[in-house]
Amino acid sequence: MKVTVVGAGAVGASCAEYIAIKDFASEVTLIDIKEGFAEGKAMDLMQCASLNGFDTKITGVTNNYAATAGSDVAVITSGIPRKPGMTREELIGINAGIVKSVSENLIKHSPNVIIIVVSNPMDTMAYLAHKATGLPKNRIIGMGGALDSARFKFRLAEALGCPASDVDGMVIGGHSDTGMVPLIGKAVRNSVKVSEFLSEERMQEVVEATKVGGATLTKLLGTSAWYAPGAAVSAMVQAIALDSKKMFPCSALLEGEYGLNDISIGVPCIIGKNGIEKIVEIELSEAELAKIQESAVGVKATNALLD
Ligand SMILES: NC(=O)c1ccc[n+]([C@@H]2O[C@H](COP(=O)([O-])OP(=O)(O)OC[C@H]3O[C@@H](n4cnc5c(N)ncnc54)[C@H](O)[C@@H]3O)[C@@H](O)[C@H]2O)c1
Ligand SMILES: O=C(O)C[C@H](O)C(=O)O
Repeated sequence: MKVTVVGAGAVGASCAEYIAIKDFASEVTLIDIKEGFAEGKAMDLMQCASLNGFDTKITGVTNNYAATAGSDVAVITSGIPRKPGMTREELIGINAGIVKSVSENLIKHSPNVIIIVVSNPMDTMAYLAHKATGLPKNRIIGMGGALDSARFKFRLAEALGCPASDVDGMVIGGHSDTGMVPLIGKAVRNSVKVSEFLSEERMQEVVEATKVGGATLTKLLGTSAWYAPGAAVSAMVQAIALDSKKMFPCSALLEGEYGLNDISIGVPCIIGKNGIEKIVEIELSEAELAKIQESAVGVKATNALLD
């Protein structure tokens, strides 16, 4: 499998590193507009091959899409990250133009590619990639929910005083500080609902900490996070490569699911060799359904800025 990662910055390089370490792809091409940057990152990563024991070939190019030809999967991380105090939505002015031109360039050289959109504001950028490319809806996947769910599990494990491997939980809705919907009522520790262990107040703290997970890290780091975002993308690329039919919450183009239309927003999806193989409609409580619909209003307001 050939994977292109557009943007060799913090998240792009982290994606390439995790994909290589897991050793399921034959080739990763990093591409960036900054002269020599992707070449440098690729060389540095390739010098890890003998140390970390992978055979994936990582190459880097400066803005030459011919080198991305024949990609099975392309990950779009190009664009600016937010600074402390900003929202993801504030990035739209610069990132929309970048994501549009990158998506168009990718499909010129890789007509069968599956695109994973990471650049923020991610749900709107995934929607824009659909509009710019006209690709079938299974082939454009927004990454946000996999990361948000990992952060939810981290916060749950912290509250429960247990390892993250003991807990399961999912975050749906928009990938934004206010729009995320951590499904706390469905979260479990070894199949026992977390409400059996945590007070209502503690569960609400977990929900709130999850929703501002990206903002918390941005404040600490001075820019947004990259390790968990890279790991989340690599897990999704792996599910495509291995056709594993794993379920991730992903930003998918909806046509009536959850009562929503003409929007890309986080919902549970089965990921396999065709990208989004199925959008799963889980039963939501009235409160959960109201939250995802409210979240959709926010995403649509950001989408409207594209016009
Ligand atoms: N969806 C998520 O869960 C998630 C998680 C983390 C970061 N992000 C987003 O990912 C994006 C990248 O974040 P980062 O921390 O890697 O930023 P970064 O600044 O470290 O890297 C971005 C890279 O994109 C490159 N770039 C800019 N325009 C380009 C173009 N037209 N073609 C190719 N490359 C181009 C830049 O030169 C830079 O190297 C941001 O928008 C950030 O908000 C999303
Ligand atoms: O928080 C951000 O701006 C980056 C990303 O969306 C994240 O959740 O880490």
